[in-house]
Amino acid sequence: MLTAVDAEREAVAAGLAAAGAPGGGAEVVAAGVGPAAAAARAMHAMLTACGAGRRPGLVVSAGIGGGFAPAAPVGSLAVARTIVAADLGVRTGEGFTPVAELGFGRGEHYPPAGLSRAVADALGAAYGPVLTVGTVTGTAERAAELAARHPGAVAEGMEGFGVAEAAAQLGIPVLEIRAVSNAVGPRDRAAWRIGEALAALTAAFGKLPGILEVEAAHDDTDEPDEPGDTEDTGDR
Ligand SMILES: O=C(O)c1cccc(C(=O)CC[C@H]2O[C@@H](n3cnc4c(=O)[nH]cnc43)[C@H](O)[C@@H]2O)c1
Repeated sequence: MLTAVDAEREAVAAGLAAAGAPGGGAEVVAAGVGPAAAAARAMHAMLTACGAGRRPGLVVSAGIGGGFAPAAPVGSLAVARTIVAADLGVRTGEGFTPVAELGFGRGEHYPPAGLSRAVADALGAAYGPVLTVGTVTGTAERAAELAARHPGAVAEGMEGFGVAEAAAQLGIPVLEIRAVSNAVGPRDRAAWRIGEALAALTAAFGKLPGILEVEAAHDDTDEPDEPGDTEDTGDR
């Protein structure tokens, strides 16, 4: 499990402990803010675990995030159907072109569809694209642009794509879970609800081990994954 900061790491660890899984196989690491730190630290953690003979079966990027209205209000949870690098590309007077359309690499990762949907359902979370940005959205215009470019987007964070990129290099599936601390839109620090979001994160990770156990038991009957699951490293 990869978070950005210690407060998130502690919230996730508290949930796992409440579930009777105090890191029981699940390492929880605070990797730093932003996709580059997240990718570097995620790769380090995964390689270290592999070297110790504990190859992770799943990597989870988790933390607080901005929620798109009305899908993901403050205090709610969002689970990624896709993990999208929303500002990786080129911007001209004509608008934004994503990196994949430019022919350079990929701008999207696909968590296992059956698993991510089941986790969202079990957590009562909004389910849709979760955007990774290098710059937090702070205007209504930018929020509207992102929502238009990514229909159904439920949340925005700064690390998911970095974690997913590292996991894809090793062929390890990835999930992203965000607890909403603020709305994606005009900057309003007074409206932040970080404590509420951290509590939601703890509650989510209190349920996650049980959900993963049930899903593992049903693995054989899982629906086929959508094209482009993280294990499939082809460009989309
Ligand atoms: O100063 C601000 O107005 C501001 C607004 C939202 C977030 C920040 C951060 O610097 C937090 C970065 C940290 O938290 C995650 N996060 C939380 N909310 C959002 C968001 O709306 N958009 C993107 N990231 C968010 C993020 O994953 C980082 O780990 C400052």
